[in-house]
Amino acid sequence: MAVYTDVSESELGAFLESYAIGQLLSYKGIAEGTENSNFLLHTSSGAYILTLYERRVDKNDLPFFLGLMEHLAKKDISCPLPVRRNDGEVIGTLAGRSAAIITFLEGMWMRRPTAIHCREVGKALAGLHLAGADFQLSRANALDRAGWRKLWDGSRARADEVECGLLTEVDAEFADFERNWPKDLPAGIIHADLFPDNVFFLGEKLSGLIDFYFACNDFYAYDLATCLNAWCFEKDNSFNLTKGRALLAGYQQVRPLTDAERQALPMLARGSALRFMLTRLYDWLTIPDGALIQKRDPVEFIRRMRFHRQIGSASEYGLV
Ligand SMILES: Nc1ncnc2c1ncn2[C@@H]1O[C@H](COP(=O)(O)OP(=O)(O)O)[C@@H](O)[C@H]1O
Ligand SMILES: N[C@@H](CCOP(=O)(O)O)C(=O)O
Repeated sequence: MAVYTDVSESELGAFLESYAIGQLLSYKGIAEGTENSNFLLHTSSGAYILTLYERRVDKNDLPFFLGLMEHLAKKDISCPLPVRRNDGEVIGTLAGRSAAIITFLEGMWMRRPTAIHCREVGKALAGLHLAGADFQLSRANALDRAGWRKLWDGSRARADEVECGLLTEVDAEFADFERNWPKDLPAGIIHADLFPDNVFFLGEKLSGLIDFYFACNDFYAYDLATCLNAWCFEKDNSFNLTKGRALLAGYQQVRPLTDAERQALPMLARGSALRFMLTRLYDWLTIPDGALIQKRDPVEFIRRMRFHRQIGSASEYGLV
């Protein structure tokens, strides 16, 4: 469920007077999503998404997120285009929240992605990396190792409630990352959350990328490692080599990996698995049952961390 803030018809009508998108015909809250309140709007000029930014989005980051979407859309990356208000701004205020309107993308996300979808995602991710290279703004990754540490400090004492031995295991991961986390890999704008629910398809054709609210500057290969975690594991947490091979081949078709990136991939995949495990663990332990926020299972990402730890080289992911 992701409508944390209600919007009345009169408030919305007044808000829309600042835009040239025609008359409001209908609007409804969108149940999917985690972080923000989203509404589907139909106006006399078409369909749009209205987003009210909630708890985890820092208002100061909005020019980066919305500017990035605008930059990528202009470079033919299929992503939402923020709609400018009559005063030229893209960010307004509605129901006490920062709010923006973006264009609606056709398509649906794949509940059961195949290797064909994985290849398309690999290509799109590499395209995004190339297209973002000349974006003028930058944003540090708030969920870098220092950010992971803060989440861990908030969950560590209760970690063994979720999985016996997790406290010792994750402490050891942090110590290893302290010594061995890669330096100086090719870096730039990354999506940082390109999970299946953020990629739309029309059949087997990728129709759009959404949800740029974790985007930041970091290693490109870290973004690819996140896609391996998000797209190439099955429900039973086993790695699907065919999907891994397809994702990596799709990526390299557009942006070949350097030797250093290839070598770093298992470590980056472990780090990425830890990052998603930690946000999930934190929410699991701190959000009361029955709250509006959807809690996701941290155990899936404990399994991925363990899988990556026993990987000897990136060829085991299907990298050629
Ligand atoms: N531009 C868009 N076009 C079509 N649907 C969208 C668009 N943006 C968001 N949505 C819908 O809203 C849902 C939540 O959006 P998302 O950005 O993932 O929210 P959150 O940041 O809260 O997780 C998506 O799953 C999708 O159904
Ligand atoms: N992809 C993350 C959660 C973020 O959710 P989203 O709805 O903003 O994509 C996870 O799986 O933990």
